[in-house]
Amino acid sequence: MSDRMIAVIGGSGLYRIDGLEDASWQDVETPWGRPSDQILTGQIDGIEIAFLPRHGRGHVHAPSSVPYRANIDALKRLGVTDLISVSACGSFREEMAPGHFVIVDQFIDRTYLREGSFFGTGCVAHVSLAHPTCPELSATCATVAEDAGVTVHRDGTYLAMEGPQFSTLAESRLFRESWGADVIGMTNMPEARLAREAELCYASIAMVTDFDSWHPDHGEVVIATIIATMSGNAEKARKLIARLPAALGAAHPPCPKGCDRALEGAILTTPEHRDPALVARLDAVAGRVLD
Ligand SMILES: CSC[C@H]1O[C@H](OP(=O)(O)O)[C@H](O)[C@@H]1O
Ligand SMILES: Nc1ncnc2[nH]cnc12
Repeated sequence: MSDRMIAVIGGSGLYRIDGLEDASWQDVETPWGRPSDQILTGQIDGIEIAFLPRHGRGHVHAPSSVPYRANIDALKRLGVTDLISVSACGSFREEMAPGHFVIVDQFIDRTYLREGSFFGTGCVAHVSLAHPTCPELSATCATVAEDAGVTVHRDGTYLAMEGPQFSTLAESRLFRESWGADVIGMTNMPEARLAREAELCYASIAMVTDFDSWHPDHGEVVIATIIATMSGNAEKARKLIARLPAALGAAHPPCPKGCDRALEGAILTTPEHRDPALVARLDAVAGRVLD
């Protein structure tokens, strides 16, 4: 049992959250570089909260250049136990309409320009990713969102594309009809992989802004449509975030699905063959199992 600390990574349209006591923006340095921005810390209902805008305030970082490893390391370094990713997404399903929230439980990763692991030569690890999100944390997010009046769809499959351009019509049809994706975005991978390596409980709330380009009645996706929906979605996300700490509680019991123990037995490199420089960089992410 440990004290819970909740982090929210805010995506497009969500660059701040309200209602934190003792709120302050903090610089956090990491061995993987600087995170996307300073991190806002404080408390809600007596529970520690950290908030990091994924693209930085002012939307500085493109999806391909978000410093994903620094972001996850910085949050782990602060003591975060539970990470909620909030993102804008396109929808492949008629019933998942703009303004609705989709609680993601699976990913299809089509990204190719990003560092996808903290581990590598000199310290090799293989964690399980069959169930990349934490079912407990995801279920609480879904319930709290519904209580806040949001239409919620559970168990969505999120296709992570490299971007920054939106999909072609052929891609949109392929992802929807053949691959069974429910929503599409550009940022949840490698974020979810890295959260698992850092032994964080991870939930993804994808807020629908558009129907991508497959929908015959909506035509191609354009940024103006997305922006028009984003601020309403961000307001709903802020309501959800304000209610989440009380719903989760102050104590973080061991995760029933083992998210907080993902690295146990995962490191294959024998101690005498480990690269000391890499091991040093892994202090926050994997110090628990490397000490
Ligand atoms: C604003 S449209 C495309 C942009 O929005 C999403 O960002 P995020 O996932 O951080 O909410 C999408 O992934 C793209 O980066
Ligand atoms: N249609 C879409 N494709 C990729 N990322 C998105 N973010 C919001 N809408 C999107």
